Amino acid sequence: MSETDRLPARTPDASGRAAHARDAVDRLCARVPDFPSPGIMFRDLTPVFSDAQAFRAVVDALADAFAGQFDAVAGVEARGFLLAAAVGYATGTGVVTVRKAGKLPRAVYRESYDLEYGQASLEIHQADLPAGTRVLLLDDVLATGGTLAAAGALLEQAGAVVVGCGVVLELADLTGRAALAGRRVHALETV
Ligand SMILES: O=P(O)(O)OC[C@H]1O[C@H](OP(=O)(O)OP(=O)(O)O)[C@H](O)[C@@H]1O
Ligand SMILES: Nc1ncnc2[nH]cnc12
Repeated sequence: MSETDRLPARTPDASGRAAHARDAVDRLCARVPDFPSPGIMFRDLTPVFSDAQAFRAVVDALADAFAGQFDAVAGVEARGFLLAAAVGYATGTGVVTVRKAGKLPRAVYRESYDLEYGQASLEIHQADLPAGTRVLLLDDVLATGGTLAAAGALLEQAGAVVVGCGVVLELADLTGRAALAGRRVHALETV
């Protein structure tokens, strides 16, 4: 098998890539009732990530949406890491990890927030970014918006300029955009 056979062809135009990404999410995202707790309909995007064409499509579409506007990509633990690493590699930009509390070894900023199914805290290293770095913030799902609001606040405490938030899937009923008022938010698909 040649290199060309193994790598899916890149759709040539941005609107085609966006449509391809949306189709991939609609086709592959799994709905898991009562996870992680009763009453929650969990949207599992791991089948999108494990499909080569779908993964390339979502990474390309996220990069397209903010093309030329960022110097670094931040990903939220855990699935945001996959997206940030891929977009950072594809666009030649650095990657910043926004981690669950207690994982980073040097001085951190910390923010606590509420989720659809509990509470959590995120941390970022205080000194990983030059002041004024334009950062694109990525995660897989926008639900209540608590996670991205906390991550955006942390990046700003660390001196970054958050140019926008990109997600693969937005759960509109949970009104996460309201928690991100004032930020540019781009979702590849909304349900
Ligand atoms: O918009 P919100 O209501 O804040 O929810 C979105 C967050 O919830 C999920 O992660 P989760 O916190 O479950 O952590 P995980 O990545 O460790 O599974 C998802 O990956 C987002 O990060
Ligand atoms: N319903 C849901 N599915 C996937 N991730 C989520 N994060 C918060 N709510 C979620």
